Amino acid sequence: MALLDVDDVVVRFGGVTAVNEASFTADSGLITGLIGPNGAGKTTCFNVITGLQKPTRGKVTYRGRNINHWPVHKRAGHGIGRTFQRLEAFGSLTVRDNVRVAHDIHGGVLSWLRPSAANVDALLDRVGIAEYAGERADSIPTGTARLLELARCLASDPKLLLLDEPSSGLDEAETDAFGELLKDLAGEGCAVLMVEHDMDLVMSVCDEIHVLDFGQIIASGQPAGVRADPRVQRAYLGYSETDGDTAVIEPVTGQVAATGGQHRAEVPS
Ligand SMILES: Nc1ncnc2c1ncn2[C@@H]1O[C@H](COP(=O)(O)OP(=O)(O)OP(=O)(O)O)[C@@H](O)[C@H]1O
Repeated sequence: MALLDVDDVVVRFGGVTAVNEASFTADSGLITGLIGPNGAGKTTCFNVITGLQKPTRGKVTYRGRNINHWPVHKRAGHGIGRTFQRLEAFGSLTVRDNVRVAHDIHGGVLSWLRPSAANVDALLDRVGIAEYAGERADSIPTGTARLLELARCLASDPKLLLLDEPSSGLDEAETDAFGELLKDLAGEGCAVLMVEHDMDLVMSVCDEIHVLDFGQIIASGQPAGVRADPRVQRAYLGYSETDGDTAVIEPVTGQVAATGGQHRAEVPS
């Protein structure tokens, strides 16, 4: 059984079906991508897994236990860590203190008995932002702030790491280093589940990819197979290579676009 099993999850917001019978897994030692056009339901899936959003239907199983009724803090305490699309650091604290707060909260009462400085500095070094340790979090570049988010998350020693668009704001070299870091984390046994629009990164680091479109999983598998899947090409481009050059294809699902204005991202290549 996989570490995380999302089973037949449905989330409705009034008349909008944000997630529609989605089933997928993420497992220890693997990097799993959750991709899809804007409004496809990716963040809502993350919210269901972390407990911020109650599913209308379906089940989330973590380490073999149904966690549907677990509150957010209990999930976090059991090793489900998450970064957000919107940066959530304490702007008036230094980069180091941001990570120290996360580290000490995770350690609970015992954290007062053991010094956190060495661990915190090691984490900053690991994600590549040690040089910013003494800077206020609201003064650092966006890409650096994303890495700070990751360091804060890693301070809680997650077994399942959910990353929401972690590479946005990173330059090419930073993205390459970030990809290597993800592989290292997975190599240490962490389960990484990543929502990401940078298809080069997704295709190069993911072991498995699930593609959401209009709330439904339309394809799952290894990167090469997903990239070649006509349903994925239609979801991203509106047409597939197998349809011929001039074909104009209707959206993959018959459902009305949930956002009323879906962005079609570049096809995975
Ligand atoms: N709290 C909410 N109330 C109503 N509708 C919502 C709510 N949260 C999300 N939605 C809608 O659900 C759908 C899925 O949104 P979601 O943010 O999960 O998509 P996404 O794939 O993460 O998009 P993006 O890539 O733009 O972040 C969208 O139509 C969105 O407008």
